[in-house]
Amino acid sequence: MTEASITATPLPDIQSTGDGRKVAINKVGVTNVRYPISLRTPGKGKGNEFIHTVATINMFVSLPHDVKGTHMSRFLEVLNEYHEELSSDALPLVANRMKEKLESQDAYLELSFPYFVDKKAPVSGQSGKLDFDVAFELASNGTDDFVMTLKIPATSLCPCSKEISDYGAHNQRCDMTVKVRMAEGVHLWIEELFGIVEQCASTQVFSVLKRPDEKWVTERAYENPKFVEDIVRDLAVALNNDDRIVWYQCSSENYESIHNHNAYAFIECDKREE
Ligand SMILES: Nc1nc2c(ncn2[C@@H]2O[C@H](COP(=O)(O)OP(=O)(O)OP(=O)(O)O)[C@@H](O)[C@H]2O)c(=O)[nH]1
Repeated sequence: MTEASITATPLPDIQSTGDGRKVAINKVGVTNVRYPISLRTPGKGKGNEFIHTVATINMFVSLPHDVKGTHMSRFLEVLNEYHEELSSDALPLVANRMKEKLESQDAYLELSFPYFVDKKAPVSGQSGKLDFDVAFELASNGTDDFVMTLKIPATSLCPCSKEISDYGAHNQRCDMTVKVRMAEGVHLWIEELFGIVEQCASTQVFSVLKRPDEKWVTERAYENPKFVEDIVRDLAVALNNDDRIVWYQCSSENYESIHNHNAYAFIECDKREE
């Protein structure tokens, strides 16, 4: 078959045919798309520097009852248009484009990706990049509802163990997870939320630690013991004190070093209901 004859042959478009079951679909689309993305960072305060990472992405639209199928290829076309600027405040643009291109009332975007912040070791000042997981979720179905999730590693040290032991105290690496909704029109940098969250454990984790740094983090954790309950309460207080955040869920999972199970605590708060 020549190229000319391929172009000339009209292919059937099954997706655009009708459906008689009278059942609308809430979400249809693509899941588990791995794609390179770029996100704006505060950089040196100007907000015009970018970080590049790889996201796992889900994209959905709603489908009316009388349409047989959505046009799957168009999700990837939209992603390809926008992946070079997928900061949180660009997501409504992407959702609008999905609605337009896929002729839908509603669009949903879910992105999860590793993110990196520059951290200097506490004493030596050695630089390194700390990685943690971030997720963005946007539901654009009448209004735009955006939720940002950060899962941040840190160190916790058990106050009970410190109190009862003649020397030492058992400690853990913990994962603090915060999900936040922001007040309308507010942009919260990932770096800003990271800065709030990492203060709430016994001490932070770093990528490069020389011996003077190791001494500092060991002693800092010992001076600042926290149960998993202390961590989530301190997270809640910090998130309560930030007026940019109107709703949050926060949790901590502490990977016990003296048990083969974990300790966990969770708090949810909707300030809009207060
Ligand atoms: N709707 C739908 N499409 C599917 C599914 N599984 C695979 N596809 C494929 O998605 C591909 C792209 O479909 P479309 O986006 O409609 O492709 P197209 O008609 O060439 O593109 P447009 O002209 O933009 O509509 C096709 O190869 C479909 O077969 C499914 O479960 N549902």
